[in-house]
Amino acid sequence: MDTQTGITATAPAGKIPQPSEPHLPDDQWGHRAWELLQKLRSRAPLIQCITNVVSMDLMANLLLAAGASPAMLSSIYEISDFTPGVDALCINIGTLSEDGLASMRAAAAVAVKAGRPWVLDPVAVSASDFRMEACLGLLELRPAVIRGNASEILGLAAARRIRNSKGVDSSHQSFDAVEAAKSLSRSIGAIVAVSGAVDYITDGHMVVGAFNGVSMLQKITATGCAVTALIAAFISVEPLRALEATACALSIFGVAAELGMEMASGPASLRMHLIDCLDGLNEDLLVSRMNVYRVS
Ligand SMILES: Nc1ncnc2c1ncn2[C@@H]1O[C@H](COP(=O)(O)OP(=O)(O)OP(=O)(O)O)[C@@H](O)[C@H]1O
Ligand SMILES: Cc1ncsc1CCO
Ligand SMILES: [Mg+2]
Repeated sequence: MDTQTGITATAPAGKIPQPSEPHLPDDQWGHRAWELLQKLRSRAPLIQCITNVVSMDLMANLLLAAGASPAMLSSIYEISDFTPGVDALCINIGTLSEDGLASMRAAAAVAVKAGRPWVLDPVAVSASDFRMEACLGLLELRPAVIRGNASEILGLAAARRIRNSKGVDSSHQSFDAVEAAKSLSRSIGAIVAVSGAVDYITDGHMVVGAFNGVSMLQKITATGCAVTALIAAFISVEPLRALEATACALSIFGVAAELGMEMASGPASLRMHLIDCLDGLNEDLLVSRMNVYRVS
C-alpha cells in the first residue's frame, strides 16, 4: 500500500490470456472509425493524462480536437478524488521523476480498481535503468494498451536496455518490432501498438497495419505522446474492442496529418493544421482516406 495515498496496487498481471477480438473485414475500417469518432464527439470522455511537460499542450489540444475532455492532473494528493471518475487514463514517462512515478503507479492502480482503462507510453524506456524499472513495474498494473515507437517496444519486450537507443526517437523501423509487440502483448495481456511509417497494432495473435500519416510528424515533438492519449480516448468509448479502437485512433490521427500536410509549409504549420483537420474531420474524408488492414 502507498503510505501517502492509502492506495493498494493490484496483483501482478503475469501471463494473461488475451482473447482475440473478432476480425473486422478490411473494407469496414473507415465506417468503424467514423462510428467511434462520432461516439467520442457525443460523449466527450474525460481523459486524465499524467504526461511529460513537452507533450502537454499538443496532447490536450488534440484530445479537444477529437472531441474528448483532457485533464492533465498529476499530483498524488488528487488521485483518490479524481481518477475514479475519469473515463480513461494516459500515462507517459517522457520526463520521469520519482514523484511522477509515484503518481503514475497510484493512478493506474485506482483506474484499474474503478474499471477504467489506462494506456502506457514507455518513452525512451531503454535510456536508463530508472525508466526500464518504472515501466516494468507499471506493466504489472495492467495497461489496456501500450503504444511506443519501434525502439521502445523492442526494449520493453526484451525487458532490457537495447543498444543504439537514441533517447526519445526511434532508431528502428516499426516493422522490426512486430514480433516483439506480439510477444509483449501476449505476456501482458494488453494491446500493443508500434508507431512509425506504418503503425502496427496487435492483440498478440493478429496484426493490423495502419498506413495513414506523413513523415513530417517526426519533426513535431510529442506527436507519438499525443496519439497515445487519443488511443486512451478511443478505448474509453469502446473498451471491449481495444484493438479496433487503437487502430482507429492511430489511423484517424494519420488522416488528419495527411489533410493538414496539404496546407502546411513545415512542421510548425503542420502542427496547427493537424489540430484543425482533426477537429473538422467528416465522414467522407475519413472513409475515403483511411488505409487500415490486417497484415497477419
Ligand atoms: N515515416 C512516417 N511516415 C508517416 N507517419 C509517421 C512516420 N513516422 C512516424 N509517423 C507517425 O507519427 C506519429 C508519431 O509516431 P512516432 O513513432 O514518431 O512516435 P514517438 O517516437 O513516440 O514520438 P514522440 O516521442 O515525439 O511523441 C504516429 O502517428 C506515426 O504514425
Ligand atoms: C523531447 C522529449 N524529451 C522527453 S519527452 C519528449 C517528448 C517526445 O517524446
Ligand atoms: Mg514517444
